[in-house]
Amino acid sequence: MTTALTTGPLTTPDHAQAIEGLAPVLTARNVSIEYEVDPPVKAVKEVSLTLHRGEILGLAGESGCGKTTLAYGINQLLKPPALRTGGEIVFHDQDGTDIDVATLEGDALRAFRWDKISMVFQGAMNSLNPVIDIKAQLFDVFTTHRPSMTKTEKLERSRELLQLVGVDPNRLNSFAHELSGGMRQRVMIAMALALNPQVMIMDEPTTALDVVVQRGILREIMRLREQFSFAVVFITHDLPLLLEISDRIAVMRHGEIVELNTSANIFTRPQHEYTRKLLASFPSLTGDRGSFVRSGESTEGSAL
Ligand SMILES: Nc1ncnc2c1ncn2[C@@H]1O[C@H](COP(=O)(O)OP(=O)(O)OP(=O)(O)O)[C@@H](O)[C@H]1O
Repeated sequence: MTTALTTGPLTTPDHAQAIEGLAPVLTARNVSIEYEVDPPVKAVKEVSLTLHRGEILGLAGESGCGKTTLAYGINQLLKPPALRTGGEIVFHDQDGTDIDVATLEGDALRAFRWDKISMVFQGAMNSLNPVIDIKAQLFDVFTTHRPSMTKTEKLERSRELLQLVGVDPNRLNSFAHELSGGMRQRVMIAMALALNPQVMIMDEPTTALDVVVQRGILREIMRLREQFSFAVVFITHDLPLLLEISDRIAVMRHGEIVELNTSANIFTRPQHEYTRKLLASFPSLTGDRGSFVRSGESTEGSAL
């Protein structure tokens, strides 16, 4: 479902250009990923991109172009038959250390995930454990990653996290089935935020939700990004939505990034024929919203 948001973008061209001057938090160079099936599928081909601190980078492209595979590769989440066949992914930690993501395994990899980079999937809300309450699931994250935290600290932080994502902290004692889809997805975002990651990868995080709930959650994500300055890789086939929320957009096709530019430039000056076709496939990109993006200024307060 395409969910064009009818109000202005939350990021302006100015903001997007300022992003270019920021330090990188993640660099992918010539990354290739194959599914070793018969015949093999080259899902990601020589992809290079830089994610800057605090930026929202949209990953656009039609189904099957390799967006999810690339995201898994970035977070070292690939499982056979998927195999990274080339390239490197470097995480530039805020303490100045460069981490070669491909070399991480075991405890080091577990520590890296959630702590440095966290991920929210489309179906994440269905991956909450049905037999323990929300509190126990948040506590699990802290017990694993912050063993020195006291029970009181865990409780305080859990309540704070729910508040941050717009869920009543009294819901800590609820089980997944007692929450709506939107609330469950918010809880998953709270979990992804739990350890203050520097990067969040969001793969169609709101696609399964209705438009009103989706808008509410997107608003929270944008606000949290402003507050905590994490960078976001936001994956969706929903180009109108990406134009609205992203600083820059990478357009993927058949495993390659065919164009990477600011949202405003992607919209007003698409360079690649495929980008033009993709834009044309969304009728909602004409009219009010379209002119909004073109001018880069808000005609009304964002309702997001
Ligand atoms: N387990 C697998 N085995 C073989 N091929 C796979 C596997 N998973 C994905 N692929 C193939 O890899 C390519 C990229 O898939 P991927 O899921 O990364 O695309 P996507 O852009 O995220 O699509 P969608 O928007 O539908 O999730 C596709 O051709 C897909 O068929």
